[in-house]
Amino acid sequence: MLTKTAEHQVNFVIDFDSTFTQVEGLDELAAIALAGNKDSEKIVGEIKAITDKGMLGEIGFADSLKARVALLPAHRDHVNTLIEFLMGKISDSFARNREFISMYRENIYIVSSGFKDFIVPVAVSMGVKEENVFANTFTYDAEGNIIGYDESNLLSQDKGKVKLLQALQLEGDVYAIGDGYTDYELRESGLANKFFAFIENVERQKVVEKADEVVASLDEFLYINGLSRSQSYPKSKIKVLLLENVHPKAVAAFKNEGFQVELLKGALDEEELIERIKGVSILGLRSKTNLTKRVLEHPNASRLMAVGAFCIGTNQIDLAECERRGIAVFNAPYSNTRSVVELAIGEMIMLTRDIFTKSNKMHQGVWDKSATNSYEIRGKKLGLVGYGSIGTQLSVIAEAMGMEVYFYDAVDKLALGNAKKCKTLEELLSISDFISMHVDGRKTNSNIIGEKEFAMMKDNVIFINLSRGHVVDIPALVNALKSGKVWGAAVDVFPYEPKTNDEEFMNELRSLPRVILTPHIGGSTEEAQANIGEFVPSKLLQFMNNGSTYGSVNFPELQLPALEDAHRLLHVHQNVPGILAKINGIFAKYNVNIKGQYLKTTNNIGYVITDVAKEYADEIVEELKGLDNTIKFRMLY
Ligand SMILES: NC(=O)c1ccc[n+]([C@@H]2O[C@H](COP(=O)([O-])OP(=O)(O)OC[C@H]3O[C@@H](n4cnc5c(N)ncnc54)[C@H](O)[C@@H]3O)[C@@H](O)[C@H]2O)c1
Ligand SMILES: O=C(O)CC[C@@H](O)C(=O)O
Repeated sequence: MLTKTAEHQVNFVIDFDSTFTQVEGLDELAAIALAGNKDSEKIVGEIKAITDKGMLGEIGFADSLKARVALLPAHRDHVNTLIEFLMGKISDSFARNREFISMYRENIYIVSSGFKDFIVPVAVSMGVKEENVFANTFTYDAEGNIIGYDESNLLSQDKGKVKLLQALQLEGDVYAIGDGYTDYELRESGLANKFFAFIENVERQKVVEKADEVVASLDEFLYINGLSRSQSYPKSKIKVLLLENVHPKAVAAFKNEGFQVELLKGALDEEELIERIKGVSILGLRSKTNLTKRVLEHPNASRLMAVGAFCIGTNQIDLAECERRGIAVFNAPYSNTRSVVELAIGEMIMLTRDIFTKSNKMHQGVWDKSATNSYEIRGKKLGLVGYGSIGTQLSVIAEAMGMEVYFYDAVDKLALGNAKKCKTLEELLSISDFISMHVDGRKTNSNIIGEKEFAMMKDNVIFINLSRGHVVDIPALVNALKSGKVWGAAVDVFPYEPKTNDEEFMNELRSLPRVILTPHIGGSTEEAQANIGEFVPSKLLQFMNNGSTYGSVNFPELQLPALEDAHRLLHVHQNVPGILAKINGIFAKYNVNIKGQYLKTTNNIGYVITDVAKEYADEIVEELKGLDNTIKFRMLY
């Protein structure tokens, strides 16, 4: 989209303060001029309050301007400092759309009730024509102090923007873009055909209510109007829903990218998720929200493109259904491994020294100094069920602490250090003093430890489950604890876990002695959560911005190069023969210059990425979308 697409002439009347730039120029000038003045805060506050009242239409503009300039002890030098400051405060979406400004420069007007003295240099630096900047001008005394302004300028008067536009008599349509009430007045007066409330920097309810459209960025404005822009799809229209109180770093990462972000503290059940997923492109969750087929097939989920599991486990997500729908899922595989391992070690020691019993007694005033039932972990046999990331790390650390490590894994795995492989689960259960569960959460792992398995264990075994709740039959564990088969247990995960911290934890294990219960916090350390909060968004942003799927748990994995001077077309399809040929047939038919092409498939889907030269027929997009077996198509530039 590099050419002008508006068939008739459109004039863009753009506000300056808090629209073209992120700040209010006059407020900033006051802050600069009053720096070091003991009354600075008070006077700047007064000026800002008057600005806001004017923006909301609560006082006439002429009065507001007079009052503000009277409070302003500024000099020409301060104006120069302000210009430098404003150069760094150009609104992000304006800064990245210089191309639009240069393409439409004849029809772009900055109309502002601020001052040309600082607006002209900033606007001109971005390609705006100087003669298309309309604003007030300061008057100075011989020493360069600001002593007032040109009161004959229409823009210093009430309804100044309306008067100015009447005088300009622009030919063609007029679209007004701004954050203030005076911008809306152009529409109210009939001089502008449309008013776009610009909320990238500030959102004023009274102004938003009056708008024909509310735009969170210039990209959104350009997208709505089918105009050339820097982003294929405005980031401000991309909604991110983050659940289960993921780390603030994740929220910041998506916000910095310009996405709309909603963060919820708790998990959502199926119905709630169906409700909240409407319009959402990126969903972030942890272990307690189930992303089921029912949610995914609901029309509300039609915009979903990517899911981030802000944890290791992904059993709560229907990965196959996501794949079928072209939704890429990412997780954070090793981010909390160490945290779980440390907890397991700590719990083994606490249980084998019976520390909780002793500590509880001490709190009741009982001094029970004795070595009875208190043992070292050194020399004891640790049996690991599941020898993956956590199992292996625990193996190494436990061995370093003098334990004899045994493991059983469904897959044949090589031992680390001196750990010994067991051929069967039965063998492992029958020789271990400590049994620690570290299998993944696949459905078939339900109740893999039940009455039968507890019966195989040594008497007085210590049992730990930090993996997934459904892996252990809880009534069987309760019986084993009551019968003395299991001497102590530590359980972090449960078949049903409360959705939020406000819900009561209900479980038969409550109140049993020598049972450490923790609220699924094996991976909840500040370090792990911060790592996850950075890692998962980085994967999701790579996918959204570049198409890369490296590290995805359900998608063909591709690490793509940065996009250079090309448009990237991303096509996800069912993995049936001949699709690549058909895609390339379309490129050949329209004589498209291909700059790079990448393909990867899984058994079920194919992912073809084609970088093409920027000039191509619009028809290819529709044809690619319309190809049989297409699941998803999108473009990046
Ligand atoms: N409590 C927490 O906060 C917390 C934190 C992180 C991970 N976890 C959970 O811990 C578990 C282990 O995590 P990981 O990163 O080591 O996973 P992983 O996938 O690296 O390892 C799991 C291992 O279990 C094996 N396995 C699967 N089913 C088995 C079975 N029936 N019998 C024997 N072996 C079996 C697999 O082959 C694999 O080697 C997962 O369930 C994960 O969700 C919990
Ligand atoms: O933080 C969570 O909700 C889950 C932690 C853990 O079970 C994981 O799978 O990483």
